[in-house]
Amino acid sequence: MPDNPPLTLENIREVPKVLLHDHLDGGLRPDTVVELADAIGYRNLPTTDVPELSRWFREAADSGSLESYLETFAHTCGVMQTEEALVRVAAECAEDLAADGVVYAEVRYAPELFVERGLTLDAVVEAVQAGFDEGTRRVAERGRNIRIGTLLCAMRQHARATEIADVAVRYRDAGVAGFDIAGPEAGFPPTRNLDAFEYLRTNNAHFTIHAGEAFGLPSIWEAIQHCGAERLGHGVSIVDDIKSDADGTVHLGRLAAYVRDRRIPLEMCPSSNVQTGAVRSIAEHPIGLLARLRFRVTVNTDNRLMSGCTVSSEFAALAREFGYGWDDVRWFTLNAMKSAFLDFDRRLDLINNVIKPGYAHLTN
Ligand SMILES: O=c1[nH]cnc2c1ncn2[C@H]1C[C@H](O)[C@@H](CO)O1
Ligand SMILES: [Zn+2]
Repeated sequence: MPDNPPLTLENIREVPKVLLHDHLDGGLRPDTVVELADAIGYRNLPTTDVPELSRWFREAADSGSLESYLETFAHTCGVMQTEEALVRVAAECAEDLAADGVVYAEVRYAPELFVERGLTLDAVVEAVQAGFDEGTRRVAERGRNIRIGTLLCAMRQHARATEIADVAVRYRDAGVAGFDIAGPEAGFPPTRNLDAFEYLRTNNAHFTIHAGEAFGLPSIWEAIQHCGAERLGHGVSIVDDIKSDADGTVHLGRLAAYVRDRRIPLEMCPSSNVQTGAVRSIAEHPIGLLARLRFRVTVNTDNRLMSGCTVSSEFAALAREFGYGWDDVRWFTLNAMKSAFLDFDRRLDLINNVIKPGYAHLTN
């Protein structure tokens, strides 16, 4: 790349990036969905035409509500019920992220969603790990490097959080980096799972919580102060605790100040938020204000299939709307690397030996 090239999608793909919030069951290749449905005998796909299916996922997810957005996952989870399917999906995920220039990713999934045909939770975790190992190996053969950790999600609407937390701790040395709570937010406050969070904290395990996406400040407050979340999935509604005067002076409420002062990472997913109706447009996304105020903001995909996005395309969209340059992309990337559920020495190694050199020739 020449010095100071424009922030086009192609150029952004070339620089090292870090992804903290990406759902395995929201990132399948559309052709893989069709092939797995055929292999497994899953008959409920809305169409088996690949381009049409690809469009269907994006349009159905473009629903304006988190609840209807989440309905699209019935089809991806429906085809992920065997070890072979899980291995394939995870391996392809590693390849797709590496092809987008991601050097470190935490990919999350809910093991309890893949047990319809008799797999145990442990078998699910082992199959996904085998897939990531295979994908990482294939990527290395092509001369690239990616490191992937997994986050195990418990679904808010089910009552299996303690079981999943136990699996996350047992597999912490075998690829599982942490834990998360996902699913519909309204009516399912994170405090329903206090015993799971206490178990994780007692075991010095890491966890993030989806909060402040479809529900307001109380869910963020509970996630941090009652549950002890280290990071926030989305966290967009933290802006409800920030007031701006007509002259541009900004006032942070106590919770917003706490989140900023403690450097609590926000895993922001702009396109997903537009689809679920959490924000009206990328241009109006609070990420602009929060980044300006130097919150610990990170840029993520959430669900690449449902949003038709990649980390690079999210950065390209943000650069278009907010005028970001390379320094900003580097800042978001360093924020993400600092916030990873990965040992400090490995984070430092990636920062000093991969990320900083990857941006060294680019200034703004
Ligand atoms: O943005 C989201 N909010 C809450 N839950 C979500 C989001 N994206 C995906 N999920 C759910 C659907 C998946 O089946 C589950 C585990 O990956 O997490
Ligand atoms: Zn999510």
